Amino acid sequence: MKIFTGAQIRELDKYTIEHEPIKSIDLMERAARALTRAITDRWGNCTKVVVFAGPGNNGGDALAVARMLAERKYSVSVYLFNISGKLSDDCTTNRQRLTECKAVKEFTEVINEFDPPKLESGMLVVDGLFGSGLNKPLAGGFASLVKYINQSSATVVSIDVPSGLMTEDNTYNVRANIIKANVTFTLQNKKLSFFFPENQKFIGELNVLDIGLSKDGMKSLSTHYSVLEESELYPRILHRGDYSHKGDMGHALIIAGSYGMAGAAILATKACLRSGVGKVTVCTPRRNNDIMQVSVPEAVMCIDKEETYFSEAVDATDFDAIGIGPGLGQQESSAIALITQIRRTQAPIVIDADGLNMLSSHRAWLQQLPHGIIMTPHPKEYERLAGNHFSDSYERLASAMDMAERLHAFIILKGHYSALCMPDGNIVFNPTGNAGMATAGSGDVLTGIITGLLARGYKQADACLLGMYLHGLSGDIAAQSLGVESVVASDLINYLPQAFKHLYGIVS
Ligand SMILES: NC(=O)C1=CN([C@@H]2O[C@H](COP(=O)(O)OP(=O)(O)OC[C@H]3O[C@@H](n4cnc5c(N)ncnc54)[C@H](OP(=O)(O)O)[C@@H]3O)[C@@H](O)[C@H]2O)[C@@H](O)CC1
Ligand SMILES: Nc1ncnc2c1ncn2[C@@H]1O[C@H](COP(=O)(O)OP(=O)(O)O)[C@@H](O)[C@H]1O
Ligand SMILES: [K+]
Repeated sequence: MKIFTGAQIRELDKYTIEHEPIKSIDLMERAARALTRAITDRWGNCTKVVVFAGPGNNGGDALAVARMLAERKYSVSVYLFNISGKLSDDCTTNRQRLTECKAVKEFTEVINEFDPPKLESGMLVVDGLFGSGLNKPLAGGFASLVKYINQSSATVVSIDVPSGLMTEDNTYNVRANIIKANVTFTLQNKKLSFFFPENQKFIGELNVLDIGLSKDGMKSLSTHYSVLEESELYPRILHRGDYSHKGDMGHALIIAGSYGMAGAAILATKACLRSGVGKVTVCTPRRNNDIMQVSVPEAVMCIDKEETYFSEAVDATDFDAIGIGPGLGQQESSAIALITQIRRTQAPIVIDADGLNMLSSHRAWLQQLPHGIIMTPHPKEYERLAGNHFSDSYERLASAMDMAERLHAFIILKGHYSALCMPDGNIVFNPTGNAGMATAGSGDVLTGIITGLLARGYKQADACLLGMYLHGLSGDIAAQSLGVESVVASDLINYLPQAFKHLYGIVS
């Protein structure tokens, strides 16, 4: 599913109006009907409703919703903010329609002075001040109104976007001046800023309403941002032939686990083995040998000469993919071994955790990474890698997108919506996964899965997309069965077969 920018939403709006064809005001009426239905489905007509409408089309939507609610016997008070004396055409038409509607009892057009109504618990505030056309942070009277609404105990429903929130970049926004909605009914598509954790407190519960914007228009608009859809994975899936031999299914190398962190190596190796690969070799310090042999009997051991840490690059000629980093520690000799390993390896590589931390301490090495390298940082690891602190997720994502392009790398910025930044500048958000996965070792499992898929024969982009999706899906199945509080990283491996079965079952 594509994610459109504010400018593209306007383009799409225009395209729909020209090609459906439909009049702009009728498109607004359609949006308002969808919004009204969503509201009336949840709140009965004994709920007192206060509607705040802005001067643009978001305000136009709000006025139309107010009229429709009043016609359905809701008690509605409407405030239209026309401070600059300039309303959009469709907002003007809806003001006219509202004033002609006998069911509307209270309508105030605010031109300068504004005496705010009492907002109480049990009331419903419809926030239609600003939507996708907001072009600067809210200030002055609008900022005061937002604060007034936010401190009230009324329930707040935002139309399209919580007023004050930009659809993309909120780096320089004033967060105190953004509506904190209980529910946001967004029109047609999720906006980019909805994918960032720090914005969730503004959005509340998110619902997407289909308002019938042109499907052709959406198809023809190219975007950098999208949300992965399961169906996009189907054509990418490789099938295991009946006559497959383990030699055809790939040989993966996992380099992980300093002494005391053998668990990271175990998780990554087990996850790798469960991802369809023919054989897995694991390189780990001498003292981890016994625990590895007992925990993962299927793996072949390649023991480092050091007792407690990774010190020597492995001859990588026979491997189809390498995953390096989980629990590796950050000894200086491990860092030298890491870069030596990377220089010596022809096969695709996944770098995670301490592998990334060691690169962060030797940032000049980033330039030496081979094209197509996969890195899987969580936000803190990414900040170390970039050598920069970012004030919000948008800034961080923009930096990761830039780094992916510069280094020709695949960077998975992990989080609730992990974002795959591709070398071609595209960004794909993963929709699977849940808060149950916020538990130590979850990332090690992802490294194992992606390494396994690469060795199994998937190209980098496919391995990343499929890997993120399966990892999250396994987490979702685990959470369904165990509850989010009790999921641990091993569960992500235990439920991985069900995630594979789900996806491969649909395709075969
Ligand atoms: N395709 C769709 O999805 C459809 C979308 N529809 C709806 O349209 C909405 C988008 O409408 P929109 O483009 O008119 O923009 P909107 O958010 O109302 O704001 C623009 C107004 O705000 C003003 N303004 C901006 N920033 C400001 C600030 N900080 N402080 C003060 N003023 C500020 C700006 O003034 P300007 O600065 O340009 O002079 C202008 O007057 C969208 O969210 C959805 O609800 C549906 O009706 C149908 C289909
Ligand atoms: N709240 C969440 N919702 C969805 N996925 C999550 C959530 N928290 C963590 N995850 C996933 O779990 C993994 C955690 O990785 P990471 O932070 O590297 O953990 P660790 O270092 O403990 O292995 C990532 O793939 C991330 O996307
Ligand atoms: K709004």
